[in-house]
Amino acid sequence: MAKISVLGAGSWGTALSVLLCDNGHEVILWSRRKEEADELREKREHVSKLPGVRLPDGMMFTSDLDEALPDRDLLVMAVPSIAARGLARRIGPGLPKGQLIVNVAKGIEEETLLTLSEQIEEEIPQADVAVLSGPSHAEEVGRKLPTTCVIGAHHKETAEILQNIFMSPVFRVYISPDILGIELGAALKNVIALAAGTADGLGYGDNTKAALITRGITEISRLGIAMGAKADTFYGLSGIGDLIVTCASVHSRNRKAGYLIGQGKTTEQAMEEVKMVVEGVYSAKAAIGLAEKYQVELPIISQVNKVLFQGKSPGEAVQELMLRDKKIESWDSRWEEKVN
Ligand SMILES: NC(=O)C1=CN([C@@H]2O[C@H](COP(=O)(O)OP(=O)(O)OC[C@H]3O[C@@H](n4cnc5c(N)ncnc54)[C@H](OP(=O)(O)O)[C@@H]3O)[C@@H](O)[C@H]2O)C=CC1
Ligand SMILES: O=C(CO)COP(=O)(O)O
Repeated sequence: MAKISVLGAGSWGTALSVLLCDNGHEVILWSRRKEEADELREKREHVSKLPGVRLPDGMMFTSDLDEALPDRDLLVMAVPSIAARGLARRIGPGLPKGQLIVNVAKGIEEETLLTLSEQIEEEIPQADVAVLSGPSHAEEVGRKLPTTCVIGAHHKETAEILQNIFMSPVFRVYISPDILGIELGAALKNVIALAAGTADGLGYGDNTKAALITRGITEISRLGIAMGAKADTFYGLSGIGDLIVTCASVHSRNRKAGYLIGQGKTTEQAMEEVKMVVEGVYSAKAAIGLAEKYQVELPIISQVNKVLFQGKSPGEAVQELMLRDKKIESWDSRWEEKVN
């Protein structure tokens, strides 16, 4: 049994806490709001974020970091990406050397273009930071539906420790050393999911969705490979796997926000209506920064940015994508041309 604190009581932090409790670990779920911690303890349900999922009797709740942090084998960071650095800065000074931290949020910092684990490592250099990602909607993990994820870590031993902690008959966990590839896939699939939702909102069909998924993973992997990630990772759970689920699922916040934008709502109105964090909106800007830095073309992500932040109409964005220069689908040595 491990002593674990999950930091962030949103839908994902709550669902993972249930999983970890069911796996026999001692779990404290930290919320930044006392009212929320009290309500979770009393009702044994997160009514607004994960309705219908009973929180196990043994699960503990606090809003006090002094209770959540000391003497934990593992800290799970489950706050939205824009809050990750701030929380890491706040908790870092008190943590011991080698503190195991697994980040489960998905995003890239707009100003620095750093992934979340890189930000956490900057703020808590003494920690051993890993990531968990994959096609895993909280609503389904909460209902104990079969789910698969991948854990990325610097050291194989760390990855194996985490694999043992998270793995269950309903939650299968693979391991990988490609932290960068995992985190890029996680953050960028949300931007493509915004596009997929927008296509749904515009009334387009399955062909359009398949096109966005397929050309989307091409964009993501092109950037990732230029940054030094491993190509195979983008065709794994944290890449194409998570892209498929986020573009298709009724649970996806990013797809939902895109849908509302396709129906004519502004970015702000869509985010407001979804109520939970829409990470793709933040990662979209960061992706453009990365594309410029690594000189990589990201046509879909570029159009998503124009729709999100420059008031471009989604229909016009689709037209521009359809009428781009003619291309070869993928590089082939028999036709030695550069492909974008
Ligand atoms: N939901 C899912 O299915 C999955 C989500 N993820 C990722 O997990 C991350 C969290 O998402 P999710 O749980 O869905 O988000 P939610 O919108 O459900 O909840 C976010 C939670 O974070 C809290 N929070 C916001 N800012 C801060 C802060 N500065 N300090 C501490 N806590 C803060 C919020 O508190 P408050 O209520 O007070 O605002 C809220 O409890 C995201 O990066 C998401 O992409 C990954 C896989 C699956
Ligand atoms: O990352 C997720 C599922 O793997 C959750 O995606 P959304 O934030 O779009 O709901």
